[in-house]
Amino acid sequence: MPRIGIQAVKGTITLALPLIALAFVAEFFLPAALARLATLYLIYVTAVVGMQIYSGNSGIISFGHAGFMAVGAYGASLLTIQPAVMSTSLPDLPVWLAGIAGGQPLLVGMLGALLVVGVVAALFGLPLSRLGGAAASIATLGFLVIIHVTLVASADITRGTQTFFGVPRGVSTLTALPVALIAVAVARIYRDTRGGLSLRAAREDEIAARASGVNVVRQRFLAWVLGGLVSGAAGVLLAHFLGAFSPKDFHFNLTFLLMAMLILGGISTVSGAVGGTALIVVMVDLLRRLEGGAEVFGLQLPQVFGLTDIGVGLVILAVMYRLRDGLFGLREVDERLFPEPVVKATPPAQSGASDNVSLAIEGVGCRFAGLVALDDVSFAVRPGLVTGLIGPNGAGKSTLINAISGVVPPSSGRVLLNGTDTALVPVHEVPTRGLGRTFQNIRLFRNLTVLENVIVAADAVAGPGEDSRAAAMAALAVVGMQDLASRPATSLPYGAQRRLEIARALALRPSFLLLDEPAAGMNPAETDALISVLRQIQAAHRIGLLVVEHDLKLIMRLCDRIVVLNKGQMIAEGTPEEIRANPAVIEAYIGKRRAAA
Ligand SMILES: Nc1ncnc2c1ncn2[C@@H]1O[C@H](COP(=O)(O)OP(=O)(O)OP(=O)(O)O)[C@@H](O)[C@H]1O
Repeated sequence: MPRIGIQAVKGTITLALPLIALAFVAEFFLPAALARLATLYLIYVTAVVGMQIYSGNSGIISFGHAGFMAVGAYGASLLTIQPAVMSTSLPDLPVWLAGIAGGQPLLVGMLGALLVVGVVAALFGLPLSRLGGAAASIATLGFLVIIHVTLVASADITRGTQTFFGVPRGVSTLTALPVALIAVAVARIYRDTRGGLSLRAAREDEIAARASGVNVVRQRFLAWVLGGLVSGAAGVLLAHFLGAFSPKDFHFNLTFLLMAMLILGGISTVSGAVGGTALIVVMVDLLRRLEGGAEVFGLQLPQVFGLTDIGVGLVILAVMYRLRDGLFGLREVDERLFPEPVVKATPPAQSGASDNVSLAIEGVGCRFAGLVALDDVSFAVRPGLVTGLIGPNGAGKSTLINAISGVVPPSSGRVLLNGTDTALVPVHEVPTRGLGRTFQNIRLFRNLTVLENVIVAADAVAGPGEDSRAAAMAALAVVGMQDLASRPATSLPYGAQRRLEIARALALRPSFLLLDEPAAGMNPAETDALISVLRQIQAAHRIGLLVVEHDLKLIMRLCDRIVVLNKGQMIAEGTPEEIRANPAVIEAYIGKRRAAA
């Protein structure tokens, strides 16, 4: 069951009310031309919202959603085409298809088409979801081209480049409305589900999302299929609104229009999709009139070829110049109007690891194109104790943290987490098996709130019916950040950002926590606060900590044991006193510092 939060319900209602009002006014009070424009708007809302589900949450710009509309349009039209014209328009229809084609009601056409859209989306989504960023965007362009070429080449079924006609024109404002409302509800609810939130986290930082237990590939796949189905439904509506169409109606021009609608409103929100679509539909209608040579205040304007496209392009340029996140920004309208109250939680008195857990590093080596970053490193991180990992710059500390957490698989040796070799489990499963981490260069989900940052991790380990929000608030309470819960992560001061990373890792309920330079960039007061937080975590949660730090005073104050690396090799392991007195350490590390001082 997806999580349907109060906020998502508020958001759906906030967006649905204006659509319902528009549809009824258009149907009963507006002239036919404007009612048609309102219908077209509702169809485009459905299409753009489908695109937003994938692009808005994953951050991957899609050129492919017009392709889903095409599949929906042709798939449904084959089922609903008027039997009287079928033999004329599709004389070469294969026998197996002729048996089921034609004469079906719109609803049957819609369901049949969505089945085909779902299969197509799943087949293409399998490889696509393994890609991110620009590579994924280019792949969606490939998807559009493949769909277009397939439609043109399948002339027996689609009439190729010729117009497909004879489709019953049964879509009015009141037919398009329920589909648009379902689309908006699906998109707004999806945004706040575990899947939607974790995909938004991966949009912000894929590595941190995986380290927080997010299966990025799976979430991208689900959003692609869900968004495809919604845009496919818009294609069904458009086909039955127009009555006749050809493959070029679902190609680059439509793609450009859909992208303009989404980008103008703001790709990150469903509100942006709904609002941006309204603006572009109105603008395109006005510009088309002007393009054809309209009369304004008695003055006959000349025809201007391409005015519509140029106008839309210029408006997008102007909005992007001033507002990079679009007119509606990064938060939904409902999140601004009716923010969910933050309910404080008490940190759990006793939780986390038991003593029956283990983290063993056995002969781990890492090579980067000939450079030996780590060589045969072996030690154990003990539950409930703080182990320090020190060494001069370039000693291999961060590489070791990456190897332990599965981000960089070891070239040799193995890391055993509770007896399981971490190299044999997917990277996103290592955190859910009890290993949290922070990063040397802070990796937060910058455009999510503080609370959302932590919920992503809490979701990854939450059982059915468990309240991730309360768990996340409890983790924030441990680091003293409950009051900042609704702030965007990016607005936090540096020390708070580091503490937030720790809270996010804690929300995984880890047995072991790897902290990569947690005090870097902190002032002395922030460092003291950090030490007391780490002590509290150690005492109350019995988590085994592995702390990489250059601040030797902090290491000596905090750690029960210390491991020293130098040039990729482990040169010492022992208590702080033993390390202080170790000649190899003094020579390789502490001695150098003293000499420098
Ligand atoms: N992805 C990579 N590709 C190539 N070389 C790398 C890579 N990551 C690390 N190295 C190299 O491996 C060595 C160890 O780097 P690492 O960052 O682990 O050291 P460190 O002890 O954490 O250093 P610092 O204290 O400066 O952060 C360095 O020589 C570094 O340049």
